[in-house]
Amino acid sequence: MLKILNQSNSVANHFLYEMRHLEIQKDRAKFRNNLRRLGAVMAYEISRTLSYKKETVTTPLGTMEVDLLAEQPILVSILRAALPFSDGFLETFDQADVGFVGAYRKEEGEEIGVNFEYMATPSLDNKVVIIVDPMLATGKSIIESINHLLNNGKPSHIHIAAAVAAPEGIDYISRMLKVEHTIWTGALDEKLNSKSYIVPGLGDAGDLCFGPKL
Ligand SMILES: O=P(O)(O)OC[C@H]1O[C@H](OP(=O)(O)OP(=O)(O)O)[C@H](O)[C@@H]1O
Ligand SMILES: O=c1cc[nH]c(=O)[nH]1
Ligand SMILES: [Mg+2]
Repeated sequence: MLKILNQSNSVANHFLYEMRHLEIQKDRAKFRNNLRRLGAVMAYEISRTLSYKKETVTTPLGTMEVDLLAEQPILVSILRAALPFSDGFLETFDQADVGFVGAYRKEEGEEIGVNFEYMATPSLDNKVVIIVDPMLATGKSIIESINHLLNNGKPSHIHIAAAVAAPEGIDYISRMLKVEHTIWTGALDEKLNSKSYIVPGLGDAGDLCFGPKL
């Protein structure tokens, strides 16, 4: 299933506008903050699909039943660009366990490949897992990460959360990923360019958050 936030009116459009804007995006603090805010509202949207249980709360004036999350999801951040985005998710799911994956794209001739170097997560068995990565371009970073993550347990459901996605990446994930999943994205853009960057996209999210790397 694919859920696209900017298909309905929401303040998330403002965050994405500023993140895409050639001049505004140069303000690194603002870029990270918009990514964080987008993460918080996307997490809220995802929270509306989760399971809840009845709890009784006692106020100074009485008692009532409320619906609380049956279980916190597990967040998994793909370094680097996911760090501010997953901070936003943590604001919403503030008791969640967080796992980390180190994966980065590298050119392999004409193609893009992914270097996978690091993984630290709790058991994912029977858990709702939200994989947080702002850019879903070819989809290879997500698929490579999930292939490793499945060694740490089989989730009951995987949510993939992106700020901006390309149709090519969505197609790749639906062809390659056989476990139950939902893809959430702030926006579904037009295409990839010859370097596998999303067009119009926003550029390199990791560099915009933290500066260029060697
Ligand atoms: O869908 P894909 O084609 O795999 O591209 C998406 C990946 O590219 C970016 O990471 P990058 O490799 O630039 O690393 P960084 O976060 O360290 O900048 C982004 O954060 C995703 O992880
Ligand atoms: O457009 C893209 C594609 C991959 N990674 C990014 O940061 N941006
Ligand atoms: Mg990058």
